[in-house]
Amino acid sequence: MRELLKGISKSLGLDENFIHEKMSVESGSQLLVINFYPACPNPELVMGLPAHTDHGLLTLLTQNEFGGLQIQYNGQWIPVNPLPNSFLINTGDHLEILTNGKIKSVIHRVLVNNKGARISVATAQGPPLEAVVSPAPELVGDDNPAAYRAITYRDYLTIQKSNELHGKSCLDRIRI
Ligand SMILES: O=C(O)CCC(=O)C(=O)O
Ligand SMILES: [Fe+2]
Repeated sequence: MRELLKGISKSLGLDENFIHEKMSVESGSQLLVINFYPACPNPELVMGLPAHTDHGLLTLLTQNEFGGLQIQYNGQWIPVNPLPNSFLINTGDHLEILTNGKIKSVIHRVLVNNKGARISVATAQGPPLEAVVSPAPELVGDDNPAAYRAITYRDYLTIQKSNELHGKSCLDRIRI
């Protein structure tokens, strides 16, 4: 995780420890989610998991062989085919907030299939619950004003839990 955040920090022209330190990742929170999607005789009638973005900085996801995960790119749904023994890394809402939209939180959804049960295991890595996340001053300027309100990670999770997913991101609730 630290190495990934180092690479992302450097790609933004910042010190390699920038995100790790700013977000106190060392004492941050980690959420483990196990998803089980039974095989479905009529997959075209059912959505396994509706379109959403993940909270937090990065999500590490591993999946079995049945596929179904799709990522939205330029308005199109792109299938993410499972690679054995690999992790997929998704960017999350708090990376978008911190980078003032330079790195977007990826919109994704999951389709079901009629061949077998899909299982995925995801860990969302975020800052401590009491951390106030706002666009980093280093990434805000006159031509790029802050695009999100400051909010604690805990309050963001509360809003997200109270929100129906339906393709809308919780990010829309704090956009300026
Ligand atoms: O099952 C998947 O591949 C995705 C799960 C997911 O998006 C999530 O748990 O947030
Ligand atoms: Fe997700």
